Amino acid sequence: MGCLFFVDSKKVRIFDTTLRDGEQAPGIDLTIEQKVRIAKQLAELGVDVIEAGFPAASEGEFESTKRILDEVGDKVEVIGLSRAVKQDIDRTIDTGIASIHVFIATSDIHLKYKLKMTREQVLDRIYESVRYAKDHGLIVEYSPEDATRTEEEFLLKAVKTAVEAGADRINIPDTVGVMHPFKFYDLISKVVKAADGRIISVHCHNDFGLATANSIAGVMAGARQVHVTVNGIGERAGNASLEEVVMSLKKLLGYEVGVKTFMLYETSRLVSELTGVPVPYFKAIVGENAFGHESGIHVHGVIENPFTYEPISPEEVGNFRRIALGKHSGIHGLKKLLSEQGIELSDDELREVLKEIKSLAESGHKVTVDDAKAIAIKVSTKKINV
Ligand SMILES: CC(=O)SCCNC(=O)CCNC(=O)[C@H](O)C(C)(C)COP(=O)(O)OP(=O)(O)OC[C@H]1O[C@@H](n2cnc3c(N)ncnc32)[C@H](O)[C@@H]1OP(=O)(O)O
Ligand SMILES: CC(C)C(=O)C(=O)O
Repeated sequence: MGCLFFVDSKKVRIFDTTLRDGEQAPGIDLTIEQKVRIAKQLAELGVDVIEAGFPAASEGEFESTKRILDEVGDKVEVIGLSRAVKQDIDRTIDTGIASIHVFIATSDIHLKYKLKMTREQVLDRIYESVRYAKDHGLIVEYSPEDATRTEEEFLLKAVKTAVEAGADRINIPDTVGVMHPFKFYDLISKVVKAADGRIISVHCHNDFGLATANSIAGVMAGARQVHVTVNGIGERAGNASLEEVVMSLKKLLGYEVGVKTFMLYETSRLVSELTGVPVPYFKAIVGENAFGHESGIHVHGVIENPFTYEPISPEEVGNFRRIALGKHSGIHGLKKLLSEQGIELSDDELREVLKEIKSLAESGHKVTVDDAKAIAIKVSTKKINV
């Protein structure tokens, strides 16, 4: 039984798969230059691993993997995905990469309808593929695809087979996102015990909106690497979101991550721009509304102390606070916004302006600071020069 030293450490490796699983999302086809640009940003951000792509999939994937290796391979571990087939592994080796992510499914549904293999054949293939990659000097991460729908005893047998073959890391994918945190915690706890001291990684999909929660549960159970994508992009409902996993681990659970969190917002926007996929308005951490406030009670609290209604400061993630005017506004917020425009009104005048703002908003108009200024000039008994 190898020592579980890494489980005691609080350092969690961030394995970014934006350029592989993220890019697999229908409609996302990045050019080589776009992939290189994102890889440079990820390296600067401070992720531990960049999954550059699937080199055997196409000439473009082969070339982009090589380019990314050339551009950032000295700063970050660059890895390529490969099926458990020799020609895929050889093609990945031909890129010059030092790390390979070998996967083959272990669930009965994938064996029966996709692979047309028996469990024994899959175990043999796991051993052969991992051993072949290790014999070529690679760092090997093995994934039992659809692990969370695999009969548990067989899954642990697959994990042990990969470890016996020399796998450096074992990644447990919740491939179709069927886990909840409590069940995933129990499963990862068993995998950690079975993996003889190898680093355990988790790869969670968001089909029930639980990818981030499941990822955190996996870390609490002993995993020390998490697969993530920027903005949570990926197959179907996407993957665990880098920004959510990083900030949850760091701020809620006190784990160490190497990511420069103040770059999260700019990284989110870069990936959104290059993939053409917008960031949801309400997206945690990097959404436009993640630090937005309109309600009078909230704005008043934020003016006095932002932590009354913000769990973290927007600057910590490179995002921005946005104070809006509307039907929910209060006098403290209005006073501050007008004061920032050089307009000081009496309390009675402020009340009058606020009343007109609420009425304007309730007519369906999106109220702006300019609207507030115009109303204030009309209401004020003093001459206002702005
Ligand atoms: C959970 C995941 O995200 S897995 C990663 C998915 N990513 C991708 O598929 C993106 C890139 N894929 C591709 O470009 C193509 O699928 C390729 C190049 C890998 C294979 O293309 P094709 O030869 O046309 O096969 P196709 O994609 O139609 O079918 C997949 C084949 O791989 C086999 N296969 C699938 N996964 C594995 C695996 N992990 N190990 C070994 N064989 C596998 C299937 O059984 C099927 O084999 P068959 O053609 O002998 O029936
Ligand atoms: C290749 C594996 C890790 C994967 O993407 C999945 O199972 O979701």
